[in-house]
Amino acid sequence: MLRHGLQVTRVFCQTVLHTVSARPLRSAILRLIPRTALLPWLSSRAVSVSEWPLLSSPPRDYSLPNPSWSTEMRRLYEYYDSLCEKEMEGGEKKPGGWGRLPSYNRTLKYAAGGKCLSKLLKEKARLFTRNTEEQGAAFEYVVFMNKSEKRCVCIFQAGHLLEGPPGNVHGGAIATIIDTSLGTLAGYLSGIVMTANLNINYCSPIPLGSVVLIDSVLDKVEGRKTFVSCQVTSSDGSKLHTEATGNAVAGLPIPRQSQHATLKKKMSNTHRHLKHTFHGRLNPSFAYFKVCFPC
Ligand SMILES: CCCCCCCCCC(=O)SCCNC(=O)CCNC(=O)[C@H](O)C(C)(C)COP(=O)(O)OP(=O)(O)OC[C@H]1O[C@@H](n2cnc3c(N)ncnc32)[C@H](O)[C@@H]1OP(=O)(O)O
Repeated sequence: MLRHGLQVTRVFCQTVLHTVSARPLRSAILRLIPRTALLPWLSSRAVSVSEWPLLSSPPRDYSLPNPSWSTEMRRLYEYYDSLCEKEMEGGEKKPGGWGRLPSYNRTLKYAAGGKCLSKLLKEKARLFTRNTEEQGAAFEYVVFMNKSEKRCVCIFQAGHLLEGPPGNVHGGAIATIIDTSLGTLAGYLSGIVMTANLNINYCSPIPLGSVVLIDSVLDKVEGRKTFVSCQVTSSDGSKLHTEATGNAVAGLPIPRQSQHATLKKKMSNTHRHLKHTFHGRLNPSFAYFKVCFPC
């Protein structure tokens, strides 16, 4: 009965909030409806949560330690995390230090793209590498960025769903985490990018369940192209598993004149959502989106 009531309330709220666009009226409605009735819906919508001061909470950060992390994964996390902390001693951030990047946030589901998906499906979109609910089953990783060295290190623990050859990680899964690491570095340095080219040499298999380091560096920037490369090694650095080079092209392809107005509107919506979600405090992993939208 209670569940049915909540469902009815949820559908009602969705209908009202989707149709009522005027902000003052929308805020008034939000104040009138009991907060608990909206919890299930709000929990999946960071944008609306921000309009509700008491319920405001940061989106889930998948790059923080969880019980599935092995001792080695935690050890490496703590090592790089301690480098970040040392740099922040005295309340000031010294240049040249490391910083942990929080996981990608789907606030950008409102950006251009996903044209063929219904709005409902778009809202459910998740970053490919973060799409498994079971902790430790697939990609467990965290990225630490060193901006002054133009380098990032990704600590990656490969879960049992990533099996390719028996007992080892699938080459496509390795390519995915490499693309993510290189894309994150290129995006951090050059603004929003698309991987244009990725070359991978698989040198030795990565055992399932093991922890590896993906050390990515900037090679050069030429116009819109950012050339990056990485090495995937065992956690102690003694064994080379994979090496790769990539070329990421900054900026979105320039839309044709007829598409320009629609894209511009979408982008302005995205900026509005970002502003309301984070109250203008964009974290490093979002900062690049500010710069790069072409309109
Ligand atoms: C915190 C967030 C973390 C998120 C991490 C996730 C990272 C995931 C990264 C990805 O997986 S991206 C998805 C896979 N990539 C794609 O789907 C890209 C598909 N390709 C495109 O969209 C376009 O081809 C592209 C944007 C890459 C380039 O199109 P443009 O029309 O903007 O560029 P244009 O063709 O004018 O070329 C610009 C330059 O790039 C070069 N270029 C383009 N495609 C290339 C290619 N394939 N290989 C090498 N170079 C290429 C091209 O030669 C040229 O060089 P020059 O300036 O020197 O003339």
